[in-house]
Amino acid sequence: MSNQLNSFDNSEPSSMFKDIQVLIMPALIGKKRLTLFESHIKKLGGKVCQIGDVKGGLCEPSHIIVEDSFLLDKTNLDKQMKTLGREREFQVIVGTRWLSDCIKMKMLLPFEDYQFHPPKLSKDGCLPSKRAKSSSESTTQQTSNKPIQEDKFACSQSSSLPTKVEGGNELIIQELQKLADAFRIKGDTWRSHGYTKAISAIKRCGKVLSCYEDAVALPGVGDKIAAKVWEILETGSLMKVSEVCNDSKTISLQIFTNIWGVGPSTAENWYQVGCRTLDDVRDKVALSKQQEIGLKHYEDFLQRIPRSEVEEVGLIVSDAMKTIEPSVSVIPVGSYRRGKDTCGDIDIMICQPDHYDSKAVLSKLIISLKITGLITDDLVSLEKEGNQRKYLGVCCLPGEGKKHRRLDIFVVPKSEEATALMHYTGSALFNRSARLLAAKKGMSLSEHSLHGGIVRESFAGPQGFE
Ligand SMILES: Nc1ccn([C@H]2C[C@H](O)[C@@H](COP(=O)(O)OP(=O)(O)OP(=O)(O)O)O2)c(=O)n1
Ligand SMILES: [Mn+2]
Repeated sequence: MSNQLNSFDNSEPSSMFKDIQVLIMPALIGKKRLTLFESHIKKLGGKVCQIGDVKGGLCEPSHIIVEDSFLLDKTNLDKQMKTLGREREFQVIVGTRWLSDCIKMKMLLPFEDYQFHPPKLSKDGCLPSKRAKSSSESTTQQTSNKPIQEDKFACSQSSSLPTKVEGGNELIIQELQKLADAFRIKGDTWRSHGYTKAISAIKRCGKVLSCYEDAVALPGVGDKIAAKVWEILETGSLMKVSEVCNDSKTISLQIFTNIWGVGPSTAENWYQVGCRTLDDVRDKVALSKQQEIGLKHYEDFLQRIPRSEVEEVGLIVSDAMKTIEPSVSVIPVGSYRRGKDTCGDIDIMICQPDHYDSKAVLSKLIISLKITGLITDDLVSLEKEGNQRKYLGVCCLPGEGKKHRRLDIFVVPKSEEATALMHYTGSALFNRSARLLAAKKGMSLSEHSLHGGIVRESFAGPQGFE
């Protein structure tokens, strides 16, 4: 039997455990981990035996799984087996790592490397502290060799700050992000927000998560999300992702919400009237002007924008501004100013003396950029919608094969420059934290100003200050 089980069978991952009956010894494994292991085994065609059934002879496991640490200590391992209350007649006792690796690599692995092995002492006589990292686990750090560009924007260099502080947690973040996105497009903002909060806590925690306990210790990461982190660590993926993201309805909603100007409720309505694809949308529904533009540039808007392109657009806007009003500054903000290598859109802040008419400056700029051909479409109409400080549109650099990009321009009076710069640089999450911090200190922060002396009712007391 053991030979048969020792063979590789990666032809059909969904049934790779089909000849396997597994008993998991619960000691040190924990309830959540146990449940997750069991559901993975079943999903891959295996059978899970319960201790009671094994003791009563109703079930004959082919594999007994013990927590890895039992493999280092023969006495403890034997004690574990004795709890089964009968002579050992099982062929294979393996550590949890075997199960995790099989699930992760989607193949039935030989188990010799995962069986009892007395610990090897290192030269100094100590026990090895942790399982050595496999080559696939080691993270490769890439160093960027961007040439230094001078005379451009203050932040034209991609930041040397650790933008990849999450290093090592990427897979966790990527899987949780899939859930956050799926819940958002389904209109379940509450769940989506929960995952987003957990992701930001993981990004900020400054350590590589290696177990359930690491995750649950983070603020914003509860029991359920910590169990998911654990599942990702153990199996390399999350079963819930395929459940939540891969059904045909979610796929349609995803396609629709990728159209600029379409939110979860419009997407749901379109789905309800029978739309499934972009062609259905073109044929069956009346689109707003914004949605038409969104649909026209559907593919382009999904592409990330290299920061060099943001810079080029920034220079064109800056040149145009110089001819209109040289005292007005042009600053590319958003993810570009945070040093990201690629951006979702192009955000530009223009800052002018307080007494200038913001609408006049903005419309002159937009007209000029339309004449030069940079701006191709408006997503707001400055005349009709009347927001005099914010322009949303589409731009495209001259040249063969250039993509259409989303362009936002914000006009800010000089007196608000500091707080506006902070706000439009973001991130959105940073802004929320900063506002919260201000509130805790009895202040109020917005894109327009920072005020002290805010006495909230709940904080009010004799110490309230003005
Ligand atoms: N809900 C939001 C959205 C935006 N912003 C602020 C912070 C952002 O950094 C800035 C620009 O918004 P974007 O949506 O363009 O976000 P980013 O530029 O940060 O990221 P992306 O690369 O996706 O455009 O506006 C915010 O405070 N709250
Ligand atoms: Mn942006």
